Amino acid sequence: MPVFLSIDLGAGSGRVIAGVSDLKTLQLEEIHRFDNPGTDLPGGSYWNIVGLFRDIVEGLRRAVEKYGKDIVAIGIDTWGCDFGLLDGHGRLLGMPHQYRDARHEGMPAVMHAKLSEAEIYSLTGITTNFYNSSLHLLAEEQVASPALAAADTLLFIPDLLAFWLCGVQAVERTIASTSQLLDAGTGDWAWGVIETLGLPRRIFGKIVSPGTVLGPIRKEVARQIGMEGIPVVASASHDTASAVAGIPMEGDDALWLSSGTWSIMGLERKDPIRTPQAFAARCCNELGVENSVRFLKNIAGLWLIQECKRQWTLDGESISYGEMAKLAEAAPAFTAFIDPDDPVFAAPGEMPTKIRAWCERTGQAVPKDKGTILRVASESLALKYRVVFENFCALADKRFEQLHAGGGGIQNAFLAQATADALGIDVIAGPIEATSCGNIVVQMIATGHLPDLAAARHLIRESFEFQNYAPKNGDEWQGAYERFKAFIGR
Ligand SMILES: C[C@H](O)[C@H](O)[C@@H](O)C(=O)CO
Repeated sequence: MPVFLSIDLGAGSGRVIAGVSDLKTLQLEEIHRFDNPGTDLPGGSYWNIVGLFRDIVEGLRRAVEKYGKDIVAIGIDTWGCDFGLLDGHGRLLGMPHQYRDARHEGMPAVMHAKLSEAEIYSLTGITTNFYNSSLHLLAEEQVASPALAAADTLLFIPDLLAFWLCGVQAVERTIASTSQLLDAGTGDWAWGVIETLGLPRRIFGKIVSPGTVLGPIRKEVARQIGMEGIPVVASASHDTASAVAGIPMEGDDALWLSSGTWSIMGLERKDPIRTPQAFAARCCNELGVENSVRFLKNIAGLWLIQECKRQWTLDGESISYGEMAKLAEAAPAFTAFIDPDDPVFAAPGEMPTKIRAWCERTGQAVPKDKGTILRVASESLALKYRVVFENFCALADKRFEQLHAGGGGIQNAFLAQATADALGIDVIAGPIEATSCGNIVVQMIATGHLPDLAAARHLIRESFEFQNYAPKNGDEWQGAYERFKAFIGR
């Protein structure tokens, strides 16, 4: 049976997953899982990009060992925004920084002195966020970075890894759309923005659509994995674009949630929305498969919970996600609220202390034990989803009746139920591996195994389990929502 290899990298861990399909159903098998720890060094926070590449090659080697000639193609997706700079010989000019690197600090003011945020939004469809590539490139420009001065080409992380696999340099559109330097209407670079910010025009290369076959793996890679000629496809290279492709929703303007380190809620649309109302709601227009627009809002997501776990582990009190969910469920409801998107929570470290301090500063009951901290974080996340949901209803001028949620975060049943309760609508959860599903079906379309995304979503619907969460305790959640709104932005 045909096998498609999905390389799915998150800002924490990565996997090589095999998708085996008889074209009626799709089965996934995890071939290799590895850590992707960022490292703080003097001068910045970096990704170990060479280590990641070695793990990818190891995953491909294992896949070849198991599936050999059945392997049809390889596709890569990663988190958004981060990039490498290359010289004219294709040599990487320094390790890629992490988007949480502090170099973005102070850059919004520098950027908006050249071009207001509203103008940038009208051109790109993206609000200014600490993680956008625009701010990180501007930071390099401000310090006259030798790497930027010497750079011939910018490649986003999945583009760079694909280049190392197959030797072809190309910038895939969905990942480029996270930069705040792409025009969400044309799908090409927003040249006016690039020039006004003083970024070097030459580094912004050819953009290709998701599903472009780049070329076969390099001979050197073929030698290491034991098979030659496997084509590398520029899949939906941004993990959120892959996740959205892999959530089998139906109809125009369907409401989706990609639940992982980030919780990203959005609508799948034909056109961008760049109105003052959309800007005021801080919604972004990223690009998706089949020329779709992902009209979305990033919400802090499971990052809060992951960081609590990391901190407790560092403190010698390690705890599993299952235990954390049980503690949250057993803790008292609605004792306090936080704004999950307060910038104080974006930087790594000391998350439980930061949550307690936030509650104290805003005059609320300070959560003392792990369960209450987790309950405050989870309920606040669900209530923040409600705020975003209300904005989407107003912008789309309709009441959505269900939310399609996919991604690893849906395994947190407590949060999934809280989401249904807070929004007052059904949550249809699945698949957990939405991102790899999306990555794989884009490869299947690119190689002629599926006709289009509608057929791909049908295949996904037939292949995976879906869990329905119906809303409960409406009055309690409505009261909590009213109180929560009073704390947002404090
Ligand atoms: C900054 C984040 O990486 C990005 O906006 C988000 O979409 C993502 O990639 C989640 O993995």
